[in-house]
Amino acid sequence: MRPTLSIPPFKYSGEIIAPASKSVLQRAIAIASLQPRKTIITGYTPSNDVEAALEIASRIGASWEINDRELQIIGTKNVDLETIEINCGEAGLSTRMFAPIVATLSRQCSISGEGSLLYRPLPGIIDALEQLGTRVKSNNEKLPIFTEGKAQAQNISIDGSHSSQLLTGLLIALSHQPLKTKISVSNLKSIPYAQMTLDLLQEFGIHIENREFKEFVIPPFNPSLTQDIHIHAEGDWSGAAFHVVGAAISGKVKLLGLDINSSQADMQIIHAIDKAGARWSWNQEEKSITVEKNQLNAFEFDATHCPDLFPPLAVLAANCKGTSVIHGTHRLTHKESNRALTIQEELSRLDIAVELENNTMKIHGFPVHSGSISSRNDHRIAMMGATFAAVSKAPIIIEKPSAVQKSYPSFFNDIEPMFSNISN
Ligand SMILES: O=C(O)C1=C[C@@H](OP(=O)(O)O)[C@@H](O)[C@H](O)C1
Ligand SMILES: C=C(OP(=O)(O)O)C(=O)O
Repeated sequence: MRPTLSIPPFKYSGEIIAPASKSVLQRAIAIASLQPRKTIITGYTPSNDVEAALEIASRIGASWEINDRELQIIGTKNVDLETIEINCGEAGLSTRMFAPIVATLSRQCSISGEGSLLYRPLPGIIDALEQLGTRVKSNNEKLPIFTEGKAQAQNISIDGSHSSQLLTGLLIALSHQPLKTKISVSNLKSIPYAQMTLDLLQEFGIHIENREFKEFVIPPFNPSLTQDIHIHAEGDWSGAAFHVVGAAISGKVKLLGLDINSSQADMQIIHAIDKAGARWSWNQEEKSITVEKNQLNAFEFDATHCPDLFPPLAVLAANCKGTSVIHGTHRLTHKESNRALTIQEELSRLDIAVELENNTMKIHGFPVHSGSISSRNDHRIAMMGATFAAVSKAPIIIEKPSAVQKSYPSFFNDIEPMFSNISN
């Protein structure tokens, strides 16, 4: 992809099929790799994070093949490795999820990553791995991480205030061990993501007792289950959130492939556009959601447990009458960029004022004419910039647009058919 991409003014119209959720796919790949049976995952679409998870699955010893939108994985049995090296690409989830998994499979582990992931602190991982009995070296709590000594299944306590992703990894790792264990978690954030992990483990026949997201009781693994598992990777509400907002501010769109009963945190985007006054409807027969433009007014929203919604919420807020207030900015410091600051600085290039105070972002609605946005190699910032072109008078230039490969490689292709509809 070129270093910049010019998105002409356009208006949302027609239909888009949502890509698969990378959160669902990375989890399903991790669990399937640890199961001595075949898992068939439908709805597959590629992205860099998911491909990093597949590469790690191969390192663990799982085999897999992709036919069109179907991914089949044959997992491993009794893995006992001397050493393993994994590269998590730029995926925060794969790093925090696979770290405890590989530590239970191998006496020595080397965990590395690329790009923005090298700058993201991973608080809690080292302490958790040490609690499980490994010796850990890291680059000041960042990648690369090296472990020595196989992690042993035992009860563990973690701090959940920075991220839910380590909990996801521990739930998956410990539920594939022969002993009953317990995880205690304090101050868990991104709670729906932990629920998604529990739901997926349940689909594999693993029931974890959840005591109000503070304590999780994990049964010993039952390796005698051999029946094939069928999983559907539902459409991604996180990527679709940009289209939901794009339609709410400019026109109308029908989105297919999403589940209105999803456990995905970012389905909350519907409540946000609803609060702002947009029109939307769900068609149960077709399983589609249609979102339509309306007069939009400032809204207040708490995104503490759905932090990835900040970039699309920023577009929504900038197009509402009045000042919108979004809570939960503390959750954004260690994403692919320092996202609250990135949103503030990049929106100032479009003359949109964003105030950051304590844990809150305030955005003043203001018409957008034209301008440039740098993704800073953060996929959600690239998509945020492009969505502004749905209301701009002249093109929006996206610097470093290839960031979208991380979660939604077809994002620009999906909006391109609308470019002949000039918005204003
Ligand atoms: O488990 C997941 O799939 C994710 C959890 C969230 O991270 P945190 O738990 O670190 O907030 C989210 O921001 C990330 O994009 C995906
Ligand atoms: C923060 C994100 O993902 P991860 O932490 O898995 O890299 C994201 O997709 O916005």
